[in-house]
Amino acid sequence: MTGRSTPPATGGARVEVVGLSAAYGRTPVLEEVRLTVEPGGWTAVIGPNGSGKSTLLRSVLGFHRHEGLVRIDGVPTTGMPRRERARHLAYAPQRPVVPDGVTTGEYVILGRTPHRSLLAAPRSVDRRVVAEVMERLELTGLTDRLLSTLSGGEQQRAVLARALAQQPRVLLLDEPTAALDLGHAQQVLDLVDLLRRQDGLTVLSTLHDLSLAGQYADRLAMLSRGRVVAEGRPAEVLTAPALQAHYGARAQVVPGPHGPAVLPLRAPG
Ligand SMILES: Nc1ncnc2c1ncn2[C@@H]1O[C@H](COP(=O)(O)OP(=O)(O)OP(=O)(O)O)[C@@H](O)[C@H]1O
Repeated sequence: MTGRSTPPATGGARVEVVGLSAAYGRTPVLEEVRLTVEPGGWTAVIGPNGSGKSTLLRSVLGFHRHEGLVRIDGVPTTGMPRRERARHLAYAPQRPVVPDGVTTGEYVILGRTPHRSLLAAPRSVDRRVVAEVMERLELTGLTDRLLSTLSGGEQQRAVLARALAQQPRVLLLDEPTAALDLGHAQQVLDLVDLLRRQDGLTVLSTLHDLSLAGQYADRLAMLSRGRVVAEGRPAEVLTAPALQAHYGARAQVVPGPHGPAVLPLRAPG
């Protein structure tokens, strides 16, 4: 044990967002957002560009000033020490800062920071967790490569690996598939889904790809201009009228065995 005051909690945590409002300067970006993710649940926040999805995730993390409450298993995160928060929540940002001169292995092991003393060398458990996560994300062969030399999709998998190495109770993913080809997108989402089922990990993600959102998340929250305009099971939220109203999109929603997929339709004529 490494200077930890409480043993790590296991399994996913309940995340509650209550009346969350946020702004950039005087411009409101989120208004009275309310949502709950049950332990082991996966809620994908969807919505058109600029609707506030990333700001919502960053507010839940405490990276962006906001009004309202975020509770993890009933405990408000306001005033929670950063290190304790990091033992509950891990975050994979949409646009990660890629440090110069750092190898992929060194980067991923940073995910273990909340679990060990600041200056101590990584322990065998840290190395084992990192090795397992890197293996599952097909990153083992890239361990000694400089992170800055990885392709966009490889970097995105390294960012996810770092978040998973944190062994969080809640995983916050901002556009985890944005730079990934179809196969790697499915691989990453399958892994997140597996961890959710095996360990009860709670997931709150943004996802632009509505077909992936509809098939992987068990709940969707649709944001439009900073407000939740629909929330529920994917088939309830992904409807052609809602896509028309909030995205200005023509689309057909196709039911599937694991949830709906969205087929964009070109303009007639
Ligand atoms: N640092 C900032 N300063 C000022 N405005 C910002 C800043 N960051 C974001 N915004 C604005 O806040 C709004 C919400 O941005 P946010 O990135 O949360 O949206 P999003 O739904 O994640 O968008 P996208 O789908 O394009 O990634 C947008 O209008 C954006 O221009």
